[in-house]
Amino acid sequence: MAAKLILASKSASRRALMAGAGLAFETVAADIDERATEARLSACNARPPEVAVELAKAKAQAVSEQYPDAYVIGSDQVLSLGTELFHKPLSMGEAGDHIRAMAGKTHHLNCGVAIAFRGEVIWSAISIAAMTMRTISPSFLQTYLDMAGPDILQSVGAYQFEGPGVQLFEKIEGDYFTILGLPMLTLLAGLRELGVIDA
Ligand SMILES: Nc1nc2c(ncn2[C@H]2C[C@H](O)[C@@H](COP(=O)(O)OP(=O)(O)OP(=O)(O)O)O2)c(=O)[nH]1
Repeated sequence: MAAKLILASKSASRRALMAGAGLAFETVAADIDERATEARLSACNARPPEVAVELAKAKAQAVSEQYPDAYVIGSDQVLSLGTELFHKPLSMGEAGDHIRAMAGKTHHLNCGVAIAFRGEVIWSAISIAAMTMRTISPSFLQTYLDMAGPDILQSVGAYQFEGPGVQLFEKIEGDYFTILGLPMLTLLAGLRELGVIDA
């Protein structure tokens, strides 16, 4: 019988990536205080990749404690621009501010992923994408915001790369899935390694 798989996430993007891969799973949102965990880690000078992995572990572990007989996947994406961390914008105005700050520069999407079983993290990984955004004119920024719409408020970078967001970029380094929020190639390898899915 296939092992029970749970995605500890409320993210539509992560859910779509898992479903697209043909995995049978359920979703349970992880009830953790991400900002508090992030603040504690940053106070210890944790680097963005480490923050992303620790948050992914915390999400997976929290849900695994509720569902000990399932394999639980947690993931977290930390956007770093230099030493500054960005979070999902709370308004279209803030989304515009984020894009203006990132335009003409390279930011990183640090995507952590973890698997927990019986309340313990048994596997974790990090995947990082470098996103080089082109310089954006004020008129194009407004065109983009109007075109992309409020869906971008669900995305840490205020863009959906699989949608109009691609128009913001001149170069990316890293894999597409990492950008969308779940490093599928790494995760699937982990699930096979653990015997959770067929190899
Ligand atoms: N559709 C789409 N979503 C993206 C893209 N880049 C980032 N995201 C989304 C994936 C995640 O839902 C979100 C990253 O924020 P978090 O890692 O804090 O996850 P979130 O709070 O959304 O869900 P979770 O903590 O897993 O319940 O940004 C993109 O290019 N396209």
